[in-house]
Amino acid sequence: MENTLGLEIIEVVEQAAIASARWMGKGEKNIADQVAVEAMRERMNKIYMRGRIVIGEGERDDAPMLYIGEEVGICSREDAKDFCNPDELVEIDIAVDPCEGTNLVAYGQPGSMAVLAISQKGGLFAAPDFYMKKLAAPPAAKGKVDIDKSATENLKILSECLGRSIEELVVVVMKRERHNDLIKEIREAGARVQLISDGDVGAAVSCGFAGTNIHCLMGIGAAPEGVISAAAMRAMGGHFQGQLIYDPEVVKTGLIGESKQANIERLNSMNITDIDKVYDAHELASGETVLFAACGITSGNLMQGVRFFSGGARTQSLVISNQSKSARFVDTIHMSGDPKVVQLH
Ligand SMILES: O=C(COP(=O)(O)O)[C@@H](O)[C@H](O)[C@H](O)[C@H](O)COP(=O)(O)O
Ligand SMILES: [Mn+2]
Ligand SMILES: [Mn+2]
Repeated sequence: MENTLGLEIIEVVEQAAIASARWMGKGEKNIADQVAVEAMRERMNKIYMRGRIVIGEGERDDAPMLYIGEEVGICSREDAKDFCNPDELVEIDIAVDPCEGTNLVAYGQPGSMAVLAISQKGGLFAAPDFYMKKLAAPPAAKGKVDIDKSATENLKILSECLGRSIEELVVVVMKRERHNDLIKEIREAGARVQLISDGDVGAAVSCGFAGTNIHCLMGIGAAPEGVISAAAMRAMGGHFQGQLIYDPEVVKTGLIGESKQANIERLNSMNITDIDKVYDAHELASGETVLFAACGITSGNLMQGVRFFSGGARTQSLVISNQSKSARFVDTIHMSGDPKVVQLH
């Protein structure tokens, strides 16, 4: 999978990031999102593959592009056998977030990215548009920290695993009312908290790399983003656990319906009956091969954002593969027209 799709998926996230970055700082989050969706879809549909979107644009709204269930890639066509080879005809599942951190783009804030994950058919959990409690940590803490333990306990474990004091740990938490107690507990335990307004995929993946000064992600974000984060952590051997959250009283923001009972019924109708199950990265991204690709829109911990110059743009992307056991940072100069300058720095 990596051999056939590797370079192509980099271009998919690059094109989405470039399109969205043109709207950086314009205060237009919907446009920044929409252009990323269009660019991602257009480039995806030029790939010789047979893909199906399992996580995409909202399951509730009638999204016209990259909607859940949409078939993408040249080899999804009915007559594909005439021009696609057997490798390209293998069905694959794709989770996308063409603009992860639309607010960050709209307000020129760090940490937004175009992102996707790919696996064999059935290899990615088709997470509903619900919330997810998440715990991400570095590879050294994999299987040792536990989402069922308190933040205080997990910080002690993390401190032992990483060989640093709790005071030296930084925990990312989304700045939401629902996290007030969690933030207090983390601070009382002695760790430092980095609050983010949006973009918990970048925060989760940052935990996988030493040197980002982020050691843990705790708290509740969106479930689809949880699966994409899990794919990255599965591919690189980091710790990720997620648990669906369906109680509106707990989340205090509006992604899910106001009736807890109706939310449970909705989960059941999606064949999710063990509603309190804790999923680990291997369950959220269970396929034999898992590929994660992201391209910075605005600069963040992991990647630089898109930088435009007179003859084009420069991007930085990250591809993580469990097949080749690699985390590949790709730096690309995109030339447009007949540039007079090709900017190196
Ligand atoms: O910040 C986020 C927004 O994603 P996007 O809409 O693609 O720009 C995600 O990273 C979060 O995981 C999540 O969507 C968020 O926590 C849910 O929203 P909220 O109800 O405001 O907490
Ligand atoms: Mn997102
Ligand atoms: Mn998005």
